[in-house]
Amino acid sequence: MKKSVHVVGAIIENENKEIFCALRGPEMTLANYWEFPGGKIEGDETPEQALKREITEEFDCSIEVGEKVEDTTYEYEKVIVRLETYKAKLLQGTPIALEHAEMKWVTRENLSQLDFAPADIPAVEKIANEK
Ligand SMILES: Nc1nc2c([nH]c(=O)n2[C@H]2C[C@H](O)[C@@H](COP(=O)(O)OP(=O)(O)OP(=O)(O)O)O2)c(=O)[nH]1
Repeated sequence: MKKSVHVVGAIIENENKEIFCALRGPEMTLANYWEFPGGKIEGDETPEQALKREITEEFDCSIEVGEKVEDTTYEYEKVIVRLETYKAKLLQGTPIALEHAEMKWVTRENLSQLDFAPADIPAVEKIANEK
């Protein structure tokens, strides 16, 4: 049976209404895909707790978590990923990519030009069409 993972991703927006996007490195699974930063929920964490922990670990900054955007399950070749995405805002610090190959702030209209992980596509479309 395929492994199932429950993952949370942060759709962080800045004051210019740009969205924070992160590029997975060549050594990571789903290499070279763009994603909303986050990761797996551990133990009895809430999605919000997991998101805050992951963003601190991966980008050395803190966020506040807002409304849920999407809840999508995508079956990859080796794993089934349930991805919940939440809106977020930076609280403290400037993101530094400690684990990712690249990061950037992207306008809504340019979001769909990035090669996002397949599980992210419904959230990307929703956000791109928002305003
Ligand atoms: N963080 C994040 N992960 C995503 C997104 N879309 C998507 O399919 N994923 C997948 C990639 C990974 O298989 C899993 C997230 O795990 P993780 O961020 O803890 O990554 P990891 O590299 O430590 O995990 P892994 O090597 O064990 O797969 O979900 C997304 O937007 N954000």
